[in-house]
Amino acid sequence: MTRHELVNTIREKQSLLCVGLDPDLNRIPARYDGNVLQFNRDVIDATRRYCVAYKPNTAFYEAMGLEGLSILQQTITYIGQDHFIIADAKRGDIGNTSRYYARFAFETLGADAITVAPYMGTDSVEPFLEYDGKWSVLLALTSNAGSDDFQHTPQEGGEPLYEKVMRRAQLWGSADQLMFVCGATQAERFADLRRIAPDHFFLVPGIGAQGGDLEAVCRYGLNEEGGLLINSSRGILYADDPGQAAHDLQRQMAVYLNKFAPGLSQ
Ligand SMILES: O=c1ccn([C@@H]2O[C@H](COP(=O)(O)O)[C@@H](O)[C@H]2O)c(=O)[nH]1
Repeated sequence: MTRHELVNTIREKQSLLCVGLDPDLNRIPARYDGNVLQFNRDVIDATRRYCVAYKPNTAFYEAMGLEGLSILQQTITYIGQDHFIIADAKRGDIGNTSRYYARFAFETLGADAITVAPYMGTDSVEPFLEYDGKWSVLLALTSNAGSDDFQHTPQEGGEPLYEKVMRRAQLWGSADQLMFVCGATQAERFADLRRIAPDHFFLVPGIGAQGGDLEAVCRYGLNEEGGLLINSSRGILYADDPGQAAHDLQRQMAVYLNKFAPGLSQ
């Protein structure tokens, strides 16, 4: 999906919502009797009108072995072309290996985007960027507590490491192929993040179960094209009514779009 199509979808649906498909066998309702594919299909059916993206985290499927990979592939096929699909795999290795990670995400799975850990540098990210019309979502400032361990470390000139990553990466690829992961739990930094990368989309995990601040993320993170894909996984998947949970989030997002990015309102 191109940036133009993504922005149009955001405008039409008045939504920035990305539904995280992280199926946990210990939490899937008993009535599914462990049928993860059916669970995913029901969640997708219930949420597709409210969201613009889906983000299966590959860890949950890899842990199920060969069957899990098949479920992942069938889930992506079931979602179809109308939603932006992010394979959350956090890959990145020497170039020769990254090429195969890219092939898996973009050719085997048919995802629009893959999350990439940028810390091995330029040559580890380049193979992902060689795919026309596909996206690399680089970890910048993550939502977890451990993000304090390295990501804020001052570099020469005083800029934190996450800022260096975001600035350097903008030399590697355009805002039509690169996004950044910026955690919703870091909402107080969003004005700064937006200043560092005014045009790029941010994938924002951390609302719902991790307690991130949706309003602050929208207030400081929205740009003229939206520029945010805001993920909720457990908060939707394991709600009594996933469709209702997705709809509630979409309605809040529509209010914030109207307030903070009025150019995108219908
Ligand atoms: O900084 C990051 C990067 C990725 N994630 C992933 O997003 C979802 C969040 O799940 P919730 O259940 O909504 O908390 C999950 O797949 C994480 O691995 C993140 O949380 N933070």
